[in-house]
Amino acid sequence: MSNKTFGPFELQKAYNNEPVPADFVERRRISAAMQTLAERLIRAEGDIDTLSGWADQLEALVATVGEPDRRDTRAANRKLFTGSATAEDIFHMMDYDPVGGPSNPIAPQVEWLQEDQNGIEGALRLGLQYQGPPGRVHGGVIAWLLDAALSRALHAAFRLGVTGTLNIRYLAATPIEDTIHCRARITGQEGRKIFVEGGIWHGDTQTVSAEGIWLTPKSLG
Ligand SMILES: CCCCCCCC(=O)SCCNC(=O)CCNC(=O)[C@H](O)C(C)(C)COP(=O)(O)OP(=O)(O)OC[C@H]1O[C@@H](n2cnc3c(N)ncnc32)[C@H](O)[C@@H]1OP(=O)(O)O
Repeated sequence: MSNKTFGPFELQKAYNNEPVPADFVERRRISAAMQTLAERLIRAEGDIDTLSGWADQLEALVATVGEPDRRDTRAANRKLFTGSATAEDIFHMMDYDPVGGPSNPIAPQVEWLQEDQNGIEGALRLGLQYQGPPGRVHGGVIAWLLDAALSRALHAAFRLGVTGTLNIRYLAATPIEDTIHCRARITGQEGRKIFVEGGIWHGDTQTVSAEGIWLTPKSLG
């Protein structure tokens, strides 16, 4: 691990370019295994002995893990704003993102295809555990994804803000178990209010549109 330190505008660059710390290689393995399990076990057919055997094994692992200490990332966040965050701090902030974070077992995994001042684009595939109506992604999961995607457009353009308002229009079915794309871009700014729009596409069909207002906190605005 290098001794380099980073500030808020170097966060993405450090995250993309610094070597993945050894512990995060393992954290990502744990997360990937949990995600695969969630996807394979949901609605899995099995006789009572098979189901009971799986439950026993998983409960044994829960008991083995116990309640480990967990790092408080607020300190890392403060270091970032003084330019003294290490690469390890940045992995602790980024790798657990609830959308796309490779060390977060509930995070849908996203391949980010574009992340710059003009906007972001990500490709992903949501499994059966994210289903609402048969064959379709749950509407709340879509809101979750779009909140993250529109936020990412802010970060890619070096702005900071929290979601104030997010309006979503569901235009057509968004399929599970197929590749979909999310896109977002900043459309304007008035003082601390940043206007963002985006959506979800399946092939050439836009299935969801979203627009919202992000607020830069008073302390940063
Ligand atoms: C840092 C990286 C984090 C990653 C972010 C990921 C995205 C997220 O999930 S964020 C989590 C969800 N969002 C939240 O928790 C936000 C909760 N809400 C709040 O903290 C506050 O209500 C907050 C910050 C949005 C606004 O509070 P505050 O800064 O005091 O606003 P205030 O001074 O009253 O108003 C400023 C302007 O914004 C407008 N405004 C205030 N709240 C909202 C809102 N919710 N939506 C739209 N506009 C708003 C006001 O009308 C005012 O406009 P104008 O200047 O034209 O009169």
